[in-house]
Amino acid sequence: MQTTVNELHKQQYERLITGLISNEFGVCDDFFSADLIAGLRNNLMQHYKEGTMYRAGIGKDSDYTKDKEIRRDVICWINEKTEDDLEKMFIQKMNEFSNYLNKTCYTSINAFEFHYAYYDIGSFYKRHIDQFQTDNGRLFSFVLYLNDEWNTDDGGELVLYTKEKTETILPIGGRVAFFKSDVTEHEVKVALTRPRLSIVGWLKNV
Ligand SMILES: O=C(O)CCC(=O)C(=O)O
Ligand SMILES: [Fe+2]
Repeated sequence: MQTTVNELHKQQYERLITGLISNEFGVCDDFFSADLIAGLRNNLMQHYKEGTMYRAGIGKDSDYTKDKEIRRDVICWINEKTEDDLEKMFIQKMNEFSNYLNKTCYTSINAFEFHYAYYDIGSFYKRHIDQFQTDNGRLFSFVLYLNDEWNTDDGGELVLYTKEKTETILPIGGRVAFFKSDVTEHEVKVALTRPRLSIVGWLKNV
């Protein structure tokens, strides 16, 4: 059932969509309340401390040694049917945003996947696109930053290489970056002073 979208959410979705259409990427600050961001950050740190985060590969049949030169983050997938109240709120809004996109932009999103990502000091993700060569299911990339008071000295910028320009985005807590998974090349610069925390995911057609 499609319920009505509240005005603030609508403005946030429109900001992301307008950015994507005019600049190849959208950015929206304060996408979630500071409390929810702090709670999700806490969840991520809990996973990290419990040792449930692991190194992700870069393709379907990945080579660990090679991958380490390309990305150094560790991840933990979020279960779509999570019992965690904070993750439920996150998933609910992602559902709403996906429906909004399908309705207003005639996209064909019918699935999504999200993981927590922890970039320790010295970690990075070299320039890449998110869609796999063998699987074109990933339509849109969505990154939500969970960092507390991040600034330029901390490094860890997301760099987007669009056709027009190179754009640098600081991973400030509550900020969302949104772009197409099949075309927009991007990279994560080295986290310099402290771990860089986020939720990364893809809106998909499967
Ligand atoms: O964390 C970011 O800013 C981007 C992460 C990314 O590019 C990825 O996980 O594919
Ligand atoms: Fe990426």
